[in-house]
Amino acid sequence: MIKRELIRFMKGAGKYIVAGVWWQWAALLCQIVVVFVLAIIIQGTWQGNIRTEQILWMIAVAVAFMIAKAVCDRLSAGVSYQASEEVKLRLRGKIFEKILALGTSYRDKTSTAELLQLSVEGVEQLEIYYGRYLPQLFYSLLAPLTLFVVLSQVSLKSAAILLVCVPLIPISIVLVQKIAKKLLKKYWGVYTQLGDSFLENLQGLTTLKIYKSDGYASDKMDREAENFRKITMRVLVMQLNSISVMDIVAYAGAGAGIICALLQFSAGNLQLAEMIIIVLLAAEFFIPLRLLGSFFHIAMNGMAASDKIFAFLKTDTEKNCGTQNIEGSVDITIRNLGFAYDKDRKILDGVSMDIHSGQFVSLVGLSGSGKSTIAALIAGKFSGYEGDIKISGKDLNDISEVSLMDSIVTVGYNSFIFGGSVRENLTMAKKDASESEMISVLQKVKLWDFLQKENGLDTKITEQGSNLSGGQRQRLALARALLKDAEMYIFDEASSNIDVESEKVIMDMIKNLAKSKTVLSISHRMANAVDSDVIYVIENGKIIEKGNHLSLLKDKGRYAEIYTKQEKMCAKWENSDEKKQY
Ligand SMILES: Nc1ncnc2c1ncn2[C@@H]1O[C@H](COP(=O)(O)OP(=O)(O)OP(=O)(O)O)[C@@H](O)[C@H]1O
Repeated sequence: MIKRELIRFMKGAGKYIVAGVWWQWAALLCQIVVVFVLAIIIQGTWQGNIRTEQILWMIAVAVAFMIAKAVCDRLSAGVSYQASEEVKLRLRGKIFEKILALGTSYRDKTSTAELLQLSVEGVEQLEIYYGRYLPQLFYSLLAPLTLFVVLSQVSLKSAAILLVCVPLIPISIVLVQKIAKKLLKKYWGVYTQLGDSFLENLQGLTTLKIYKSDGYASDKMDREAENFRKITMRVLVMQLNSISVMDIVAYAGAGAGIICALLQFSAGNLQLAEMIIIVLLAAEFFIPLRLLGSFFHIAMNGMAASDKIFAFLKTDTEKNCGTQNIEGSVDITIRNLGFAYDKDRKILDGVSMDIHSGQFVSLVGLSGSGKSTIAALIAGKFSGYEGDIKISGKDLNDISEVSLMDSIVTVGYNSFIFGGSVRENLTMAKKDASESEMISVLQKVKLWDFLQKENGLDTKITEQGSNLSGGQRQRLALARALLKDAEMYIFDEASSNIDVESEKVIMDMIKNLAKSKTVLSISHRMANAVDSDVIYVIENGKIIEKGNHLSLLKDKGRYAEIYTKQEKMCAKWENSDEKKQY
């Protein structure tokens, strides 16, 4: 009924939970006083031995305690809210810290949709666990004992019957918990799966429409939504059944205590006031546990979500947590680098490379040969590699993530452009960038002429830069990277899949940048590497050739073979009728 992991997480919220229980208990004491006062008034009126002013005085006392009870209830609700707020804040903070610690690799551990669902709704569900369920659990232990102590002074027999029936409710809760745990685990699995599909289909809606697969995706989502509806109904049925069982136990228990009191009253062993006290307080024995049962079901949902949250928080950060900084220009030395995403498939094997500042270094190879993996390892995205990666003489693992991000910028083939303005997209690379600095980088990537005709730096950019062409998007991403003024740039297919003009602008920019910075240009097009000082050719995770364009052509190896093939294909295209029409 209590999850140790969640209790350990409580820390600062503990004081609020204790306060919540205390105020609930104080409210119960007020209620007991009210019931006693009312019972005395009824008995006095029945027997005619109480004066009107005494009745009025007692009613005033009862009202005062009723107000006090309402205040206590209000305070209890207030501190419960504070308890849950504290924990929600802590939990969301931890999730956020974990995402930051995982950095860009967080998507390898969990999907964006699942993370969103857990940190928003999953954490929200825990509000009931901390704010309601936990205080109610402790109060449910305290309330029947308090009532037993009070009612045993009135009728030991009735109080004992009531107390004996009370444990039946927690027993039913524990029995239900076994079924509920399995069911809720499944529920969260189905729920997050639905979230994943929804987000993926939404993001890929255009592609789905182009391939006329939106109907298929919609049917698949319908099936998943139907599964979710079914599992939700099963959860609700389970909760309703369990609440019905608890109601039966609560009413039967209270009824047994009341019948016992009535029998004692009719036998003359109890006075009218004593019988009324038992009748009015019998239900109070069960109400706290009955309420606990209701909270329990919602809390169970939170507990199931917490399993996923804690599993995420426990994932290996697998990243360097070094503290050293990269100072000055960046020189990369890679020796015998080996890496595998999955144990049984080696992606990189014995890779050695040198990338020096002021040199234009290219890494070329066919698709899937391991180029992007090398780039990701240099940028500190993954750890768990074999061999050495040294940055300006320092081991990559000893360098802090902040310093790494400051010094190395990766520009991929579809860099993310944010909705907003050109200015907003640029200032995220350099907060205090002046207008002239921004215009200068936009001129370098030949985007300024176009933007000037629009609204300059305030040109509106729609979500993911969808109102720009592929080439313009890539050039804006390049301008943003240039503004960052990092020491090393990795261009991973940065000029792929875009118009010839943009490709030329980007390649010229890269070559120019290589004169003053450390540049690694990754491409599967050998033509992009022709002007490089050093070209590394990778195949199946191994560097098979190294040299410059001319030396590699002379060697007549793999580079020469692929280069010649690609050139022939280009020439064929240049002379083709389609090109002429185009
Ligand atoms: N996150 C990942 N998890 C598992 N395997 C991966 C992951 N990323 C890449 N791989 C695998 O690693 C191999 C090398 O991929 P990588 O992206 O490094 O190749 P590449 O040379 O950059 O290819 P391309 O030119 O097509 O981008 C591929 O076989 C790929 O399937």
